[in-house]
Amino acid sequence: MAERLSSEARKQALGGLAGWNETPGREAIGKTFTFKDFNEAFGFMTRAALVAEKMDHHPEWRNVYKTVEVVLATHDAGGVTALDVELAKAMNAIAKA
Ligand SMILES: C[C@H](O)[C@H](O)[C@H]1CNC2=NC(N)=NC(=O)C2=N1
Repeated sequence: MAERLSSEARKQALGGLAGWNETPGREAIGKTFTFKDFNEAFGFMTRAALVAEKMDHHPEWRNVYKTVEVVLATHDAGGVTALDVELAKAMNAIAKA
């Protein structure tokens, strides 16, 4: 299983993840993506869902019109792991594509 990152390691990883922040009150990272319209937002979710399923690592997320609020944590590890960092990177790449 992936190892839970320390607070220091988490901060370091966030330095390389544009737009991602610590989630207040819990060990998780989050980002709110804003798109042009609902179609773009849902397209992002569709592509990200396929990556997540392939990784067997799934986001907590909420879509309202053209925004998608994402929170990533590894529940099995009780915090943030390399899997969350990898999925966050993939989501950033998908959002830019
Ligand atoms: C059995 C299965 O592999 C686990 O439940 C996986 C599935 N997806 C998951 N996704 C996330 N975000 N955290 C997990 O701990 C997790 N565990």
